[in-house]
Amino acid sequence: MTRIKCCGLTRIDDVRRATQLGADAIGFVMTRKSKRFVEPGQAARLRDAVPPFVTTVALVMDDEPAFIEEVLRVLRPDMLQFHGNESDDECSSYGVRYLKAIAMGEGAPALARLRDYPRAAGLLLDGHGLGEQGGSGQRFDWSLMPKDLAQPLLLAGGLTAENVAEAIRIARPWAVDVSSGIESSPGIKDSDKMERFISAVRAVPSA
Ligand SMILES: O=C(O)c1ccccc1NCC(=O)[C@H](O)[C@H](O)COP(=O)(O)O
Repeated sequence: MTRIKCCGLTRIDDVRRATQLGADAIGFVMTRKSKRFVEPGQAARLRDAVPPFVTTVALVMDDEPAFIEEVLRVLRPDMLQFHGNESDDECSSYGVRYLKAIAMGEGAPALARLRDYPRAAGLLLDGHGLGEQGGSGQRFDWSLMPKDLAQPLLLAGGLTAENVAEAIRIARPWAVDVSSGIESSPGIKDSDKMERFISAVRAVPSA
């Protein structure tokens, strides 16, 4: 079964809908560099609508350690997700399990960076280029998804209800991560798109 992480939620009704539909993880974008940014206090209120056994993830991007500590104190997420130039040492320094996003925008050269995060609980391969932001709806060549890494891999970037089954068939990820593909505008999730996306993932037979 392919796990599903819905990212960039900003509204309580979207959190409820995504988890009712069966999302396995919910991501809150904490970095102020994003259009989907939520304040730590607001993210904590959204977190309170997440039922047990659904993972909460706080996304940061080259943010100050003091801000990340504040996020951990106020939101108490299950995991951190790093989207910038943070090293494995930095990502590991908070005592919380972490995911590292790898920008796959330039294709094969990005694969070398996958080896730089031995302590990551998982690696999120995203479609944007190095130095660009995630959540942009850009996909990458799914056939580049490595099959020989010990860590679980999350596939992200430009996934929609229409293409996610093919993406899973080609990339065979542990999980898929979606943001703009289930939105009507940045940070505003669309109930129908969420339902169609999650149904499309669930309809893919297990490998
Ligand atoms: O979502 C943002 O605005 C954002 C800003 C800065 C860094 C990362 C950001 N989002 C990360 C994600 O939500 C993932 O990259 C997402 O799974 C892929 O996004 P999309 O291509 O829109 O599905």
